[in-house]
Amino acid sequence: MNSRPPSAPSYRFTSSNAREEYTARPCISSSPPPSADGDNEKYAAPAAEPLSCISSNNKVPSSDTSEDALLPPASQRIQVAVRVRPMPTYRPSHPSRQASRCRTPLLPPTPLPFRRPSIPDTLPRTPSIRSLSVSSAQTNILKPLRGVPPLPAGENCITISPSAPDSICISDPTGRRGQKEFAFDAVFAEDDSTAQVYDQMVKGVVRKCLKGYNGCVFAYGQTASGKTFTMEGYKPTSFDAPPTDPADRGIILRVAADLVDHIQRVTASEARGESEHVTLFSVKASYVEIYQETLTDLLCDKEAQADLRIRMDPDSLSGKELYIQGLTQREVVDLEDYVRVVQAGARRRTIGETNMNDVSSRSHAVLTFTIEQIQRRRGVSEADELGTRKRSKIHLVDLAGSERVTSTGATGTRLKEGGSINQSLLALGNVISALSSQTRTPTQHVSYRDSKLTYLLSDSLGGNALTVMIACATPAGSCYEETMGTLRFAERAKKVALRARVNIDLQSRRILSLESEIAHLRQLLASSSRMLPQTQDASTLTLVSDVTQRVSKWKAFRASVSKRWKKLAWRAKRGLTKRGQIGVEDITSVA
Ligand SMILES: Nc1ncnc2c1ncn2[C@@H]1O[C@H](COP(=O)(O)OP(=O)(O)OP(=O)(O)O)[C@@H](O)[C@H]1O
Repeated sequence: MNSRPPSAPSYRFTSSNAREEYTARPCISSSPPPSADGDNEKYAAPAAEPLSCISSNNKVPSSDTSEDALLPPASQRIQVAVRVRPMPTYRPSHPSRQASRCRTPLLPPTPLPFRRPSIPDTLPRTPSIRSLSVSSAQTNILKPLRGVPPLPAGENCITISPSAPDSICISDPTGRRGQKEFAFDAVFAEDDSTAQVYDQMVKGVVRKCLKGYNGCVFAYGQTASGKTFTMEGYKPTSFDAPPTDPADRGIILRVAADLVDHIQRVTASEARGESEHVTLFSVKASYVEIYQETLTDLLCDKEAQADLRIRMDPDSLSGKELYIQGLTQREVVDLEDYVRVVQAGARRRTIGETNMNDVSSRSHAVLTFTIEQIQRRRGVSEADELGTRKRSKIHLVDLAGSERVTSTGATGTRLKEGGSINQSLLALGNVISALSSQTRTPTQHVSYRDSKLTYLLSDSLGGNALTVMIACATPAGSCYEETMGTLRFAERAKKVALRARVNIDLQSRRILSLESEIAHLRQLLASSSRMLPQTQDASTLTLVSDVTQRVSKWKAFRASVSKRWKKLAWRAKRGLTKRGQIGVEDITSVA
C-alpha cells in the first residue's frame, strides 16, 4: 500500500521537483534547509493578546490569508524550555527485570500500581524559593517498588532561583566542577504543570500552524526524565490508556483539543455569516515509530505494515518536504478521534523495563497532524474560484531517552536498544551542533541522513518550521552527567535558526499577491479622490481672488474714466479747454 501524503482530491500543491527516495547513507546529503540568523521572536502571542484564539473568549480569528502568506520567511530560532521532574528513586538491577516486554502489539492494558502526585492543572509560579526537593512520600509514589528497596537518587543537583526563573543552575555533587548556570526561553520546575508548559511554549505554535506554518515540538532528555509524561500526559490506569482527567493531558492531547476547538469555532462563525469567507478544514494524523533505525506504522497492525520509506514530496511548497510513503493517514475530527490515535500509538509503541523506568520508551515516536485548509469567498463555487489552499504540519515527537548502561542495568535486547537510541541521539546532537555553529555558512553540509530521525525531522531542525524543544531533566545528583549533557544540548539547540513560512500553494500565493496589489491601488485611488475637492477649492480660490482683483482694478479704471468723461463733458458744455478752450484731443483720448 503506497499512500500519498494527504491532499484534498480537488487540488494539488504545485512543484516541479522530482521525488527522491531515502536511503540511510552517512554524510551524503548536501541539501540543508535554508537558514538565517534568528531573532528572538517567540511564537507565542504577545502578553497583551489572549494566548490563543481558541481560548475562552468567543472571538474567531479573522481571515489571515493575505498578510501572513505573502510575508517572507520569518527568521526565528528553536525555542527551548527545560522541564525538571520531581526527584525520583531508582531500583537496583535485578535479573528478572530484563525480561523482554517490547514489541508486543495490542498489549492488554496493564494497570500500574502508582498514584498520581497531586499536581493542579494550573499552578502559580512560586514567588519564593523553588527548590526541587520532594518528600519521600511523593518520591515513592513515582516508581512502583514491587518489594525492591529503592536506591537513593543522591543530592539534588539543580536549583532555580526565583530571581531568574528562566535560568537553571546545576552543581556537581562531587564538587569537582562547581556550578554552571544556563538560561533558556523558559524553565519549569517540579511543581509546574503540563498546562503551564503548553500555554507558554506550544500554544503559540499551534496558532501559527493554523495559519499555515509548520510546527514541531519535541521532548528530549535522559531516560525517565519525563518526556512521555510531558508529551502524552499522566496515565493513572495503564501506559496505553489516555489520561482520563483533562488536567493530566500531555501536550499531544492539548494540541488536539486546540485544533478541534479552533476548527469548530471558525466553522460555526462562518455558518452564522460572520465572515466573508468559507473554510474547509481537514486534519489527518499519522504516527510512526523509529525503533533501531526501522520505521513502524503505529496506526496499523503488524500484519498490515507497509514498507515505509521516507521520500520527498514534489507537491509541497519547497518541493523537498519529506513524507513517509505507505504510512497510514487517519482523518481526525473530534477529540475522541485524536484520543483513539494516541491510544493506538501507545499500544503499539515499543516499551521496555529498565532500572530507571518501568515503562521506558525504546523508540522515537513522531505523531504528525497535517492540517489542510481551503478558503473561498462566500457564495463562490469551486468551479469559479479555487480558493486559497494551505497545508501545514505539526510534528509531536517523543524521543527515546539517552541512557548509560551502568544506570539502566541494560543487557541483551535492552542493551542493543540503548546503543541504537544513543546512536540516533548522537546524530541529532551532531545536526544541532552543525546548525548552531557560529562559523556555519548557508551552503555548508549538515549530515541529516546519518539517522532516520534527523532525516525525517530535517525541516523542523533549522528549516521551514517553528520548533520547540522541551528538554526534560532529572534533578538527582546521581544523574548529574546526563542532566549536564541535556542542558548543553539544549543550549546549542537554542542557537539554531529557522525560516518558517506559510505553506500556501503557489497559485494561491499569486492570486493573493494580485489581490493585495488591487487593494493597494484601490486605496490610493480612494485617497487621491478624497484629495480632489480640496485641490479644486484651492485652485478656485486662487482663480476667484485673481478674478476679483482684476474686476476691482477694472472697476477702479472705469470709475476714473467715468470721472474724467464727466469732467470733459462739463467743460465741453461750457466750451472750455484746460487752457480755457475746448480741445478735440482731450475727448478722443478718453474714448
Ligand atoms: N513532571 C513530573 N511530575 C510527576 N511525575 C513525573 C514527571 N515527570 C515524569 N514523571 C514520572 O516519572 C516516570 C518516568 O517518566 P517518563 O516515562 O515520562 O520518562 P521518559 O523520559 O519518557 O523515559 P524514557 O526515555 O525511558 O521513555 C513516570 O512514572 C512519570 O509519571
